[in-house]
Amino acid sequence: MIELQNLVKKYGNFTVLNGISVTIESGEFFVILGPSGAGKSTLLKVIAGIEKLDSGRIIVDGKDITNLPPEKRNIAMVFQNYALYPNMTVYDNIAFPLKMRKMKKEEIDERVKRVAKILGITDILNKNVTKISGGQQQRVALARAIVREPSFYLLDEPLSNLDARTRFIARGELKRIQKELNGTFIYVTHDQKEAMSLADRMAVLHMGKFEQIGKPIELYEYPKTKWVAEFIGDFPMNFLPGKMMGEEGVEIGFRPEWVKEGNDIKGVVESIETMGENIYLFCDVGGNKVTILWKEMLDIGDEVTFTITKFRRFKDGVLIDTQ
Ligand SMILES: Nc1ncnc2c1ncn2[C@@H]1O[C@H](COP(=O)(O)OP(=O)(O)OP(=O)(O)O)[C@@H](O)[C@H]1O
Repeated sequence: MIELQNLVKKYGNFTVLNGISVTIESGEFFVILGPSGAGKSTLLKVIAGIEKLDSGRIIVDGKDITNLPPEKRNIAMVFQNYALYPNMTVYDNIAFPLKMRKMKKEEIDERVKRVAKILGITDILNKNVTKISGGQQQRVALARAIVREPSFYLLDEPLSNLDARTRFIARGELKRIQKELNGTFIYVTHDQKEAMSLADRMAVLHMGKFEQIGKPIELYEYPKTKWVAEFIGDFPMNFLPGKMMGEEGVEIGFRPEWVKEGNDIKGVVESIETMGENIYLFCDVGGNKVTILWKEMLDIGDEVTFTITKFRRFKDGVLIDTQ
């Protein structure tokens, strides 16, 4: 269990982390999602001990590690730009951290082979790391982190160098590996899709704080703020003034798929996007822009009338409906 207690980190006058608190359970895949510059990497660095906190405490399994140097924290960190040792084989790259610890040769061999099997890289162990693909290199970097059997893992956008398709496969793999290791993963990304598909729970980092923490479905269905509602989802949540639906003083938020054919709301199609067999219409509704998932193809300029089947009410940018 990792407890982050009121973490504050400043660079000069600039407060990057402004009171971060959460308890992450052992074996949990915890994702931190936030836009570029939100402070995600900084948060991982203070957990790893590479950057010093201004205030707050980090407790791991009941032990205060706030002032421990990085090498005493037993944390594995996998960065976006992993650096493998270029003149070594895959095997030697993975074995390196164990050799540094003067571990016995047989034990090193046993561990390297076990980790290679989990990651599916057994057949490339004897290759030079410069002669393997980007995806394989990423796995070797992960293997090198895992082989030390740390108590938890910090991953900073480890899949960002992969192309979309490989990335999709790698996500599934990573989730499998995490379950197999029963590891505690703290994974950082700016990609909401990635967060939604990987996380057991996730936290949205905004303005130095966690704006919401919960299961992906909870954040999708009940975003605490308009900001979260717009950041999560393939399309931002739609908002219409409440008075359009007889609700004064609030805004009505709804997802593109929370609509059906009906006569309540009239829009004009301004553009269209298809994703697989899904058709999304971007409409103008009395000056408001909304996106709806529609069952048939229309033309730009067509009128569309629909009914909202599910909605959430927001006041001053904050959700007022409860689960
Ligand atoms: N060493 C530093 N000195 C001063 N400012 C810094 C330093 N490192 C980061 N920052 C600033 O702190 C903020 C957060 O940076 P950080 O790298 O943590 O963001 P991030 O959420 O990881 O972004 P990205 O997704 O783009 O990697 C940024 O505004 C950045 O410019």
